[in-house]
Order: sequence, then C-alpha cells, then structure tokens
Amino acid sequence: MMRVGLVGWRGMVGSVLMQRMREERDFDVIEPVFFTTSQVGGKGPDIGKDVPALKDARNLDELRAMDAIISTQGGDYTSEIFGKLRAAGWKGYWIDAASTLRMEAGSVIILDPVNQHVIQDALAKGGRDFIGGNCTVSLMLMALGGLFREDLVDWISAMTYQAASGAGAQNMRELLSQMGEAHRVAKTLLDDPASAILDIDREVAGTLRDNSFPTANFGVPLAGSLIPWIDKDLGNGQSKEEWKARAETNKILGRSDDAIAIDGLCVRIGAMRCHSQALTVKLKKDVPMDEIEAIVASHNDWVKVVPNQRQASMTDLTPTAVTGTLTVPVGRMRKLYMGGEYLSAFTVGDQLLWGAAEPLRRMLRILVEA
Ligand SMILES: NC(=O)C1=CN([C@@H]2O[C@H](COP(=O)(O)OP(=O)(O)OC[C@H]3O[C@@H](n4cnc5c(N)ncnc54)[C@H](OP(=O)(O)O)[C@@H]3O)[C@@H](O)[C@H]2O)C=CC1
Ligand SMILES: N[C@@H](CC(=O)OP(=O)(O)O)C(=O)O
Repeated sequence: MMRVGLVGWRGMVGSVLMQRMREERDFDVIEPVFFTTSQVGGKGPDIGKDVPALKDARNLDELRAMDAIISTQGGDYTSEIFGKLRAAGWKGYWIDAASTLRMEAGSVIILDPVNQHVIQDALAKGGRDFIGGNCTVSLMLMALGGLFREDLVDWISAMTYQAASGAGAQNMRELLSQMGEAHRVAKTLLDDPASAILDIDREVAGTLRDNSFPTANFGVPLAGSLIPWIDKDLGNGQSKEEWKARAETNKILGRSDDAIAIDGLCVRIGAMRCHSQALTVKLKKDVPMDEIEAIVASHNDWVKVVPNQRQASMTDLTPTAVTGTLTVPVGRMRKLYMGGEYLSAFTVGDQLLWGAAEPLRRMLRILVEA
C-alpha cells in the first residue's frame, strides 16, 4: 500500500479533506501517516483504523519515508519544506492545497474532471508535483467545463461573490461576530414593530463604522457590507485573485498562458463557504441556447443546469442550497442583448470541497489506481 503523509489535516481545509476521505473510504486503500507542526507524539484523527502517533512535519527523514504527501498546511509550510525535501532526494508525489507551487513549470494544477488528460500526460512524463487550483477558478471550470471542452470560449468576464471561508477559519468566525453585533445594536428597535426603519438603519451603520466593531481579521466590516478586493495588490490595478483567473485556467487546461482571456473583479461577500460568480462569456460562435445547456450539463457528474427562471434561481442557485455539497449549479444562462455570442451565467460552488479538498483526494485516488 502507498504510504501517504497527511500534513494540515486538522485545519479547516484539512478537516473537510478528512471528512471526504472517510466518506469515500480512501483510508482503506492507503497507509496514512499523520504529521503536525505543533503536537508531535499526539493522537491522530479517528479514521476507523489504528494510526501511528503524530509525527513531526518538519522532520525530513520522516517525510522522506512517504510515497506521497498531501499538505493542507498552508503556503508558508510548503515554502519551508518542499525545496528541502526535493533537495534531499525525495521522489514521492507532493499534493498541495497551497498556491505556492501552482505556477512552477514542473507542477500540474489538478482538477481531474476538467484536466484528466493533463494529469495523465504529466504522470507519464514522471511529474510528481500536483497542486490544487484557486477555488474560484476551479469552481468556474467545474461549471463551464463543457464550453471549454468544445472550444467555444473566446473570453470571459468573471464578477465574483466570494465567501468568508476563502479568507480562513478566523474570518468565518469574525463574519458571524459582526452579524451578531449588527443585530445586537438594533434589537430593541427591531422588537418594536412601530419603530422607524431609518432609525434601525442608523444604529446598524453606526456600529459598522464604530472602532469597536470586530474587524481584526478582515480589517473592515463584511457583515452588512462587502469588500471589493481579495488577495494582494499587483500594482497594475488588478488583485492577485483576479490575475489567477486567466493564469490558472489556461494552465489547468494545458494551454499557453494567454490562450483564453479571463478577467474581472473579485469581491468578498458575507456568505459562509460558497463562492458565487456572475460570468459574461464571449463565445466563438452563436450556439443555440438548448445546445449550450446540453453541452454544459454533459461535462461532469456534479454540474447542474438550473433553468433560467425566478423560482428555480432563488431556491437552487444560492450558497444556502449548495453549502456542504459537491453540486455545482449553473443558471441565469441567456443570450445577452449584445448579441448571440454573448452568454450570461451565474454559478455557485462550495469552495472548501471542489474549491480546495476534493481535487486533492481525487488525485490521491488517481495515483493509487494507476
Ligand atoms: N481557506 C481556504 O479556502 C483555502 C485554503 N487553501 C490552502 O490551505 C491552507 C490551509 O488553510 P486552512 O485550512 O484555512 O488553515 P487553518 O488555519 O485552518 O489550518 C492550518 C494549520 O493550523 C494549525 N492549527 C493551529 N491551531 C489550530 C486550531 N485551533 N484548529 C485547527 N488547526 C490549527 C494546524 O496545524 P498543526 O496541526 O500542525 O498545528 C492546521 O493544520 C491555506 O494556507 C491555503 O494555502 C487552499 C484553498 C482554499
Ligand atoms: N483567495 C481565496 C482562497 C484561497 O486560498 O485561494 P488560493 O488557494 O488561490 O490562495 C479566497 O480568498 O477566496
């Protein structure tokens, strides 16, 4: 059996990975070894079989004994350990959720329902570094993979509505604290049906702007507001999150860097763990809507076309409907006023599942079943 080291398993992404690996019985087909940066010698997670005590995630000799390592520990850990491990001659498979190695020439960005052929090509050539993609990019490709498969995409403008989870566990907690605080200051007025809505609004706006409002993680209020910037400032007007759309999509599809232009604005909103995106797709030709829907729906087992109708959109195309599931609904599809080559679409996906954990465990399965 393949010896697989798991680093970062108790973090947020790691916990979702553990849950999915238990559900899919992945631990039956590997010999798991759990690592930690802080609790060496402690007890590993409950996976239904005995596992050795936690090993030191910075011990290169212990890591070198693994056939594969899955890390959801974060980019700092990858930067600290990966180079040393390879320099020490380790030839195992490195599967990672962090962005650190994504754009390296030797890395493949993994999203097998979309780029199984790129993964298989890399394996055949001895590739060993398999890195999970940015959540927004992976979810967009799971939704519109059919259009890419049929080479129908000229360019895409992506306007995103990204959940708090993308910023980390502490940010999810902070969002809820902010919601609670906004409710607390308005509660007396809310409880009085005769109170004026503008008085309630004034109380809420006042607390959002108050220095004591809990913003240690986001830096600014998210509840009752939004944040129109995600990740670093690249200095050219674009955020790093926006840059990833074109760079990672083309790499995932195995195309040259500028083959398909994708750009837009990335915005943080007060959803918990589902990213949504409003997409304008410029098609290479005017394809009838029923054909487009059939192409999109046929791409993979998780994409679900939601009819472009009010009720279905309100019930099936929301973070509330999708959270905790692998389903990737795509709806609001129609030809825009600009012409038959201009398609609108709206999609939602769980950024901790297809956006982070799921491609990693599927890559492990590909290796085990090779
Ligand atoms: N958040 C996201 O949406 C996405 C994240 N990623 C990548 O995954 C990496 C990990 O992200 P995320 O899971 O959010 O990070 P977390 O902060 O939840 O976990 C990272 C590590 O922190 C340590 N830790 C310290 N205190 C605690 C605690 N109280 N509970 C759990 N773990 C604790 C654990 O390491 P130890 O056991 O060694 O102490 C854990 O593995 C990111 O840095 C990023 O590179 C990728 C895609 C999406
Ligand atoms: N940046 C994403 C989450 C993430 O971790 O992305 P990446 O893996 O590309 O750093 C978000 O904030 O929603």
